[in-house]
Amino acid sequence: MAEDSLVSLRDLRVAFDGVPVLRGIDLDIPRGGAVGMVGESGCGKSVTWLAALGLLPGRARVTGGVHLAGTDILGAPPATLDRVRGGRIAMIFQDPASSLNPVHRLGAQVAEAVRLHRGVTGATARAEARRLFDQVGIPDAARRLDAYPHELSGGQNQRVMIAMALAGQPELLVADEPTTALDVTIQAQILDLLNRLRRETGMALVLISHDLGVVSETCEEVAVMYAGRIVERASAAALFARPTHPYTQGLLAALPPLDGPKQRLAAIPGSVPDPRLMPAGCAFAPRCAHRTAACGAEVPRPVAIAPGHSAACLLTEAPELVEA
Ligand SMILES: Nc1ncnc2c1ncn2[C@@H]1O[C@H](COP(=O)(O)OP(=O)(O)OP(=O)(O)O)[C@@H](O)[C@H]1O
Repeated sequence: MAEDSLVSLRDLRVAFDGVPVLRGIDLDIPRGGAVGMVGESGCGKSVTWLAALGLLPGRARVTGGVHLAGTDILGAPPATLDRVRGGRIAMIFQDPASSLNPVHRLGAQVAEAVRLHRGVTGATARAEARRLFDQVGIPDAARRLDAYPHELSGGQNQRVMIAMALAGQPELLVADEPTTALDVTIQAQILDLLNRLRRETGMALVLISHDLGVVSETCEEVAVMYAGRIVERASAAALFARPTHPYTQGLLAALPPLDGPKQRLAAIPGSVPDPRLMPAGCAFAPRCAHRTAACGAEVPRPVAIAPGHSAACLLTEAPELVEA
């Protein structure tokens, strides 16, 4: 485990009904750092963190290691996992409406999260809920504490979810497509908020998104996932300067230009393989313009390209052996 790691995942694997969907994830989240996880739908981004937090259904078989500050939390008793979840690590999802209780006032829901994680009740919990509403930029917080979820917009409800996540003063916030359901202006505001909260609280952030643009604006580090594996890992800057895995190159080519006329995007042909029909060798090979015969036979291992930059592609050149 890297010395400054807050969370480290080691050979994390998940199978549903005997079908592997996560096929060996190694990832370190540094304290206070921001790591983006990107890839098309079905690559295993959500399952990675649901598994790490013990949130998958019982029929999921999870193996490997999940360490929080050096302690194995996957093998921990349920009471420990409960303390970690929502406390040291919190997770927010795409659709706040489905996570908020429609029949309870928002302030009461946030105050309940405060009570659960900090053991304070009554007026103290409500005052803390009010402070959290202010911290996440909900205007007119005193009045909004008494509102119901349907009375607020999607963006405001996502702020409430973030307030609830902050109630446990987490060291890591995992945000799973937190802006996908929101329109572009609101999306940018929520990303700004997450950045500001990172600076203010020192918490680390994992941002899950299918959008490489969203991830690279918010995170210093990016892990690109494909078919249950990390295929490229780099700083956001290095990923744009030297995208190495053909899948990353494809995701970049599909990004809309920052300015200029809208043009037809170069989408990657084909689709993510069904986990039940996973091809042998490199899972991306059937969609890859550069594939060779070896790609259909051999599973590529991550190769260091530069410090902190690795890619799992048989065609990756490794000009020199450098410590990743
Ligand atoms: N509860 C479940 N039962 C069976 N299969 C599942 C379950 N949850 C996820 N999967 C499968 O695991 C694989 C990875 O799914 P996951 O949701 O992690 O992908 P993702 O990259 O997060 O995509 P999305 O952005 O659509 O959530 C997919 O093939 C999915 O169908």
